[in-house]
Order: sequence, then C-alpha cells, then structure tokens
Amino acid sequence: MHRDPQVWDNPSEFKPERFLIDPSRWDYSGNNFQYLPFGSGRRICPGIPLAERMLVYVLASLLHSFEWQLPKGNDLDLSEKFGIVLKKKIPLIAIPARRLSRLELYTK
Ligand code: HEM
Repeated sequence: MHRDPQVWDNPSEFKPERFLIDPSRWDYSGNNFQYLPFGSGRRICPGIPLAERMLVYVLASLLHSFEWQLPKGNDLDLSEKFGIVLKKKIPLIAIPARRLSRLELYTK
C-alpha cells in the first residue's frame, strides 16, 4: 500500500521532501490506512515516542559531527532487495571525517 500509485505520486521514487508538503497528512498513529510506517492496531510499534524524540537528534548529531563521503569511485545506489523487510541491494559504505574543531567533543 505504500507503493500504491493511486495513493502516492511516483511511489518508487526516493523523494523525502514529499513529507514536507503537508505534514498534517502524514499521520502515522495507525489510523491512516494509507500510511502505516509503525504498523497499526494492537501490535503497533511501542517505540514511536522514543523514535520521535531520538531519530532527529541522532541524525542531526551525525551530520553536525562528521563530513560523510562515499568510498572513492562509488556512486550512491538506492536499489532494493526484496525480502521480509526491504533491504538495500548494495550495502551503503559511508566514511565519516571529523568536522568539530576539538577532539574532546567526540569523547566526552
Ligand atoms: C523509526 C523507527 C521505527 C520504526 C519505523 C518502527 C516500525 C515498526 C513496525 C512497522 C512494527 C510492526 C508493527 C505491526 O506489526 O503492526 C514495529 C514493532 C515493534 N517495534 Fe518498532 N519501529 C521503530 C522504532 C522502534 C523503537 C525505538 C523501539 C523500542 C525502543 C521499537 C520497538 C518495537 C517493538 C517491541 C515492536 C513489536 C510490537 C509487537 O509486536 O507487539 N521500535 N515497529
């Protein structure tokens, strides 16, 4: 259903900005049956409150603290491998380089 073109515009296209257009549309509480990233009903993900708080924080820390690069000669490949959960066909190797000025900021 997350790939239904009747619901999503170009569903297979990686387009995260689609979620910025009208944030009120992206209700993931399990009541909008066109969008269920955390599932629904009695088995809905109990980690939603933690994920909401931590995900942006972790991502922002990684982006703030490091410059990220692909290995030399590699292009970003977002193709997928089908399975019980969807995986990347080619695992991502991302190389971090320190960008904060003081080394102790990484250790304390
Ligand atoms: C962006 C982050 C996350 C996503 C997208 C996600 C997604 C999901 C999904 C789709 C399910 C299956 C729901 C269903 O069967 O209807 C699930 C179940 C579950 N999630 Fe998450 N989850 C996330 C983060 C977390 C976190 C941070 C925790 C715990 C700290 C967590 C703990 C669990 C547990 C224990 C279940 C099993 C619930 C059950 O079967 O009763 N998840 N999650």
